[in-house]
Amino acid sequence: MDDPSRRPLAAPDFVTPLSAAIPAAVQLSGVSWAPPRGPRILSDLSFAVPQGQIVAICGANGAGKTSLLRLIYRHHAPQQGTVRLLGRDLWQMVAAEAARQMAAVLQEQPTDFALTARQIVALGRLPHRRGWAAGWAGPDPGDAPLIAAALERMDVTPLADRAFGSLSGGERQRVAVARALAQEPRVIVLDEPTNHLDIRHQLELLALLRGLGLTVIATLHDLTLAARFADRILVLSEGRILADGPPDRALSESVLARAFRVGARIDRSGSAPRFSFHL
Ligand SMILES: Nc1ncnc2c1ncn2[C@@H]1O[C@H](COP(=O)(O)OP(=O)(O)OP(=O)(O)O)[C@@H](O)[C@H]1O
Repeated sequence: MDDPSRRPLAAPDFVTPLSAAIPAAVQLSGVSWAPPRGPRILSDLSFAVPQGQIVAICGANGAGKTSLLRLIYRHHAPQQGTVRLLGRDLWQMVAAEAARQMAAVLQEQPTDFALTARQIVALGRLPHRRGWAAGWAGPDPGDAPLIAAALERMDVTPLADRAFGSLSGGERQRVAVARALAQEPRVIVLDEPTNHLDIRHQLELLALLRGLGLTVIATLHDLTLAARFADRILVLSEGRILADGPPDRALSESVLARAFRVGARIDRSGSAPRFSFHL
């Protein structure tokens, strides 16, 4: 039954109408998900992300942000509904095909700590290689310029020959983004990409992501960064969409109060909103 308290506070009516000729980068229709034998975590999510849009997913701990990303990058299959990538059902695509279109930068980073940063970035080329599932024979020499460019773009060229496991958390994060860039995706999803980064690298990463011309979907805890960086913000609460809209609408005091169960004040007198919270 329709529960008015569950309706999104900000309707996504600002979204550019999707043309039938240009499929959404990512489209969820009636998607629900629960872990095996567990309670439902995500309920009846429907939204479409037009190509080139920058979307931040915000919400309290446990709201379902990472679970939603896992559905988008084909880690979890929905129990109900469909997830489409560039117009095609994600689960009708083979994994390599999906990986040629979409890269993910996750909180759990590559565990092969013995590989060098350059080798980690080279893994981004794997979906583009023939017979990738059969095993990886090593980087293709033809990919070297692309890998070098990705390292350079993330400011990690001096670290290229260091073991990944010897890098700091922020350096590893930048290498993980370089790997995603080397993948040459059309859609990039990132789980808390600014974790571990200092302020300069946070701002640089978000500016870089904006400048790629790709569709970007990222979870972000920092609401100020989300408001500055995203075209659109989805606020999740208990596995449902509480608000969906441009930052100044989706991040309203009433939405934040409901999503985070705190009192919220927003000062919009400056160039960027300033958020303050109280219990
Ligand atoms: N595989 C799983 N098995 C059981 N419970 C799970 C599983 N995956 C997620 N959950 C639960 O689903 C809920 C949402 O988790 P999720 O990681 O998506 O939240 P989140 O919004 O990303 O939280 P955070 O801000 O803390 O990272 C949590 O209560 C989590 O414990």
